[in-house]
Amino acid sequence: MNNLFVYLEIEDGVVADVSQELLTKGRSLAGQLDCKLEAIAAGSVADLEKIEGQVFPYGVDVLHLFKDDRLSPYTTLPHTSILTELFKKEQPQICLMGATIIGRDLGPRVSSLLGSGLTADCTSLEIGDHEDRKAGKTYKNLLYQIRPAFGGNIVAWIINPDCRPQMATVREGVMKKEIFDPYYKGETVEHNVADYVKEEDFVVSIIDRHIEKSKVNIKNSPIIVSGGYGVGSKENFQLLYQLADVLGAEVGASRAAVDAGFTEHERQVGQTGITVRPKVYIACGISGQIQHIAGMQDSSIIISINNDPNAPINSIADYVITGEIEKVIPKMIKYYKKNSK
Ligand SMILES: Cc1cc2nc3c(=O)[nH]c(=O)nc-3n(C[C@H](O)[C@H](O)[C@H](O)COP(=O)(O)OP(=O)(O)OC[C@H]3O[C@@H](n4cnc5c(N)ncnc54)[C@H](O)[C@@H]3O)c2cc1C
Repeated sequence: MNNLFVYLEIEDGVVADVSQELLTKGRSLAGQLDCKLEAIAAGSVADLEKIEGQVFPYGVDVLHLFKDDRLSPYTTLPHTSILTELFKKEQPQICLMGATIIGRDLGPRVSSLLGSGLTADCTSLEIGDHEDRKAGKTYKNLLYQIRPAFGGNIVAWIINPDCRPQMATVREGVMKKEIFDPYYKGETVEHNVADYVKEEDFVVSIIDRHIEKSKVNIKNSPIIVSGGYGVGSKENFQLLYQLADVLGAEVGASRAAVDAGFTEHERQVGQTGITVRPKVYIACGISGQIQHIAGMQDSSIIISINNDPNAPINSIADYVITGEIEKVIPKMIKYYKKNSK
């Protein structure tokens, strides 16, 4: 009872990266709370066939299975009923899900039906106490739901002392995924879907799906050459593509560069873009506002190229090159071309 639950997103039998990341975080939080980590998998029989092998190594103690071919692909009503009915029985203290199209649809519905709170797009989750001086009460072991607020000007620590479950969504890539124990084996509980879902919940059926896969893969690239507003133009951005080409890197961007039309949105790094952790992140003409830093601060090595020696990004950079993009980047391309021969 009062355990920590993670809702799993499953596509073609594979647990989504964001769910694996949340299992990793959930395992560590459950350890701190001395409670069980439980996971919910709802989908077709085929989708859930190999689910246990993917989930238990993350240290899942209980896996709740809901098998029905009508549960894949995801539709709102049946998945909402499964979570709300299960939570009424199990009374979890915490529920985590991805801040994805599915999580953003499912989370608010479940929290509204259960009368609990939900914090969207958390960038960090911790366990801690809260002293309510007015009420003269101390709440123990709450979930600190941490996220930027007021346009990123502050980092808010949000708590939900009274209602359960404490619900939070987290975007893909924000947390690290890490196997807990490859041989870990929890318990599987297979539920009768009809006990949770009404026939009318299946009113929507998916007739056809068209999934467009992005050709840009900055999330998994070990080196990212990222351009900001300081790059100056779409034409200058070509310099970054050339540098990326010689380094075997991907090109990223700040939101200001995307808004200015220098490159496409799928390359945006940051709070409202992608979170990356490459081995090397080369920030070209990027000032380093909190919303950008939020998406790249865990890079192993950060190199900043900026004409302002006091640009905020320089304070988190391992190496700083002070100069104009138009002069520095061509020199780097020339150097790496010469040395890669
Ligand atoms: C809710 C919200 C969400 C946001 N989400 C994101 C997000 O996900 N990602 C993101 O990036 N931003 C995000 N932003 C925007 C963010 O606040 C900044 O506006 C943005 O990151 C600034 O981008 P920039 O550093 O490229 O531009 P600027 O801040 O304009 O910085 C340009 C830099 O280039 C340097 N420069 C200028 N010319 C040259 C040159 N010739 N050579 C070298 N250097 C030069 C300047 O010194 C400066 O440091 C968000 C904002 C809000 C309110």
